[in-house]
Amino acid sequence: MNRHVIIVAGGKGLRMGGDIPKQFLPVGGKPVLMRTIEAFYAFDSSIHIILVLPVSQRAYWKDLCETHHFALRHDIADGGETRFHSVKNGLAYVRGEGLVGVHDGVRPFVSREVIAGCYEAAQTKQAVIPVIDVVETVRHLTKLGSETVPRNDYKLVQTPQVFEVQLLKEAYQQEYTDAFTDDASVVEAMGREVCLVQGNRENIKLTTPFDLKIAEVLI
Ligand SMILES: Nc1ccn([C@@H]2O[C@H](COP(=O)(O)OP(=O)(O)OP(=O)(O)O)[C@@H](O)[C@H]2O)c(=O)n1
Ligand SMILES: C[C@](O)(CO)[C@H](O)COP(=O)(O)O
Repeated sequence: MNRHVIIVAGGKGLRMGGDIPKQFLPVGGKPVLMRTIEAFYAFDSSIHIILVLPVSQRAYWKDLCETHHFALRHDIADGGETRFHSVKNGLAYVRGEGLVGVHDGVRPFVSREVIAGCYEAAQTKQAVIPVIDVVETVRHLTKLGSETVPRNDYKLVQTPQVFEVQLLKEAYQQEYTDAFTDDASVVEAMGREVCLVQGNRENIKLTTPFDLKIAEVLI
């Protein structure tokens, strides 16, 4: 079965701040994005990798690849206005049948087991996402104040989110709404069920400067 992965790195990184876009920041001396791509290559060296980047960052990425002698083959698609639009641009590079994963470029610590588990489950379930338990108490904000909710009713969602190709393409034909915070929410909006598999706790999304400190410890 053909395997594809769309690695989205088309965002602005506003919560991270700084001059260098977060996907290019070094972790253990190597740009985050290279580590993320290597994780998928280590899982399957024949996987079709599609990297989504803002057009304005293409030249910078090319320079980085030369500097770091990074030669893993990948297509490059243009970043869009939101993550939804970036994924949609990446999907245009996916042809034929098979499985397509969507992964945040800023999640370099996804484990090989989690990648394999998602692609394997998607062979029968068509739509699979990795999740982890909530380890803190959760409160719901109400009009009057706030209330504790049963945390076992909730999960934290990670990527890669893996789908049967035609299913994801059909889902991404829908009109964008801001409720689409990940790919599962887009597929669910068509009335399709999503299967949950175990994620890995280290698979953090590098979002704020604090996450970079954690990344340097995890590497
Ligand atoms: N228009 C966008 C927005 C986000 N992403 C990607 O989606 C992933 C998760 O998004 P997030 O962590 O929110 O990244 P940013 O949007 O860059 O961050 P911020 O919201 O702080 O600006 C990132 O790899 C990001 O590059 C994307 O490809 N295209
Ligand atoms: C896709 C995602 O990483 C799953 O947790 C998350 O929804 C992305 O959210 P962001 O606000 O675009 O970072």
